[in-house]
Amino acid sequence: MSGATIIDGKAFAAGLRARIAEAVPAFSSATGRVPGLAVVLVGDDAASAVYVASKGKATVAAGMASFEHRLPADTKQEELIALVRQLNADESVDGILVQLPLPKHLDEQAVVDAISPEKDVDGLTPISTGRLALGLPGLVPCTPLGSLMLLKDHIGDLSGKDAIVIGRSILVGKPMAQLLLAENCTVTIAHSRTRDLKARVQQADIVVAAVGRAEMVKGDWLKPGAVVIDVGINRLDPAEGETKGRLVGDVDYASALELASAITPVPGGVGPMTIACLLRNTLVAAHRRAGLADPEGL
Ligand SMILES: Nc1nc(=O)c2c([nH]1)NC[C@@H]1CN(c3ccc(C(=O)N[C@@H](CCC(=O)O)C(=O)O)cc3)C=[N+]21
Repeated sequence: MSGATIIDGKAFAAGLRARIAEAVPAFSSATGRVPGLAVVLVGDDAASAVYVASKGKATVAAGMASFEHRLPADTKQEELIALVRQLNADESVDGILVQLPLPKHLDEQAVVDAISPEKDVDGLTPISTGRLALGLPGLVPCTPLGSLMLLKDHIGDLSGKDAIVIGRSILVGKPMAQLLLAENCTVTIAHSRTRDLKARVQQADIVVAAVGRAEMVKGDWLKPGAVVIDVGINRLDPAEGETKGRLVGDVDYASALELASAITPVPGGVGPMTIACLLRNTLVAAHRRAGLADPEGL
């Protein structure tokens, strides 16, 4: 018997996107233009192309301008940085996202560092990561921001909760830990060298799994009543008769339902929140660049 609540990220994200769309007209009447998001995709990875297309669709649906730049896989570092600089200088662009990972011959950090911090809607530049660590206002990476929104919506005050973040990536694990710390959680950051992960997960009221390994976190590791945020999006090898493999998270969902009090599903959990938060960050960046107060309630 499982009484776990399924946290509906898809529905929450739809609501957030509707609130963003409602806030766009006020920005437009104040500035005479719409917020703009530029997405840069290098190479022809099929999954990346799908994400970029859905980001573009969501951007336009929210009443914003979407600028897509697709570059060939053999694009040179200087060419990519030149494009980023051009987007930095473009007044109609408020947010710049360079889809990661980049092809191996490109220096990801150097490319990200070229993004103007005021347009850094992915929250990856040293200025953004530094401001988050310092507790100063800035732009926060979309996946952790969306995960935190779901946690606060479900739990309310997070103060004093024991949280474990499994994974220490720049895009998810580290900023997630910072956000939880800022909410007064006691935060453990676990990673591939962590000893006895199960015992540490068993202590946690909040578990954020962001390791990128299919169904790695088992349900019987959980403390009864734990709230689980599953950031993983792993496509299993296609089974007999299927063209696409099944999408699963980093948590063994079926067994987690037994002990968790709430859990985000994959798909339909954190993924849709990432895209909604990208629009949120673009709208916020647009307001700040225009010298306007941050939009309320986002
Ligand atoms: N600079 C950068 N920033 C990113 O934020 C970034 C990136 N690079 N590279 C790739 C990953 C991946 N990513 C996803 C966003 C939404 C879904 C999403 O909406 N997923 C749906 C289902 C997707 C499906 O069915 O394939 C869901 O979970 O319900 C997934 C993945 C953002 N990423």
